[in-house]
Amino acid sequence: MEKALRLGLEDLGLDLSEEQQELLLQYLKLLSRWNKAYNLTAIRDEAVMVTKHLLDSLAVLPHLRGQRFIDVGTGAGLPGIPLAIALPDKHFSLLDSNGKKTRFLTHAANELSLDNVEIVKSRVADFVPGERYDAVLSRAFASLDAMISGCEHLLLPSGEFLAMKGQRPDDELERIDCKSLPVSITDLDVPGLPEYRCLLRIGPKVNLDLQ
Ligand SMILES: C[S@@+](CC[C@H](N)C(=O)[O-])C[C@H]1O[C@@H](n2cnc3c(N)ncnc32)[C@H](O)[C@@H]1O
Repeated sequence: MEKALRLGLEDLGLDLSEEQQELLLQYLKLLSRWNKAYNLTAIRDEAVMVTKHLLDSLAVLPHLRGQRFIDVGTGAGLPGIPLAIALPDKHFSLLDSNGKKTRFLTHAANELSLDNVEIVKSRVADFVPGERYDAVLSRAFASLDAMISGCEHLLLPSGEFLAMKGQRPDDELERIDCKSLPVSITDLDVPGLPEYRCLLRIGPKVNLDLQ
């Protein structure tokens, strides 16, 4: 697993310290252990988790702008935990409504001493942040229009949505007002993963009155 992670990080062009790589693997160990009782992820093989959880999450890293991020519907902490380990100077709030998942996340953040992580147990619509975010991140959370309408209140005016998708969501894009919300799609290459991945960047909102 150490080697697969190291080679994958090299392929992604990410230079993480030995300590960060160790933390990523410790996170997978915790996830595997808790998964037996809590059913947190359908993937049970740790080697597969390196690709489908760690490298898949970290493929987004070069596309982050800003300091404060919220991962909505984070589940077992994906993509939030790997990104928080890789970017210790940036803040990550990890939000999920499922208590089993947030209990695991609280434990993992304590065990790994992740000072830049806040765990939020809430439905997204009910969460009122003390400070808004530069970006809302999501993987396997909701359709694009549902994510935008449900999470708008979390973003700064300059903020944006970054949605990870396993296929180009052409039908979902048709339901978005692309005039006031610029959209770009970037194909992602996840080392060792033959499946298609892309990242949708949506926003920041264009003020049409000023044009
Ligand atoms: C399919 S899982 C994806 C988990 C993780 N992002 C991943 O890619 O492995 C979706 C998660 O969103 C959470 N969720 C769904 N609707 C939500 C809502 N309205 N507010 C907060 N969490 C929600 C669920 O509890 C679940 O953990």
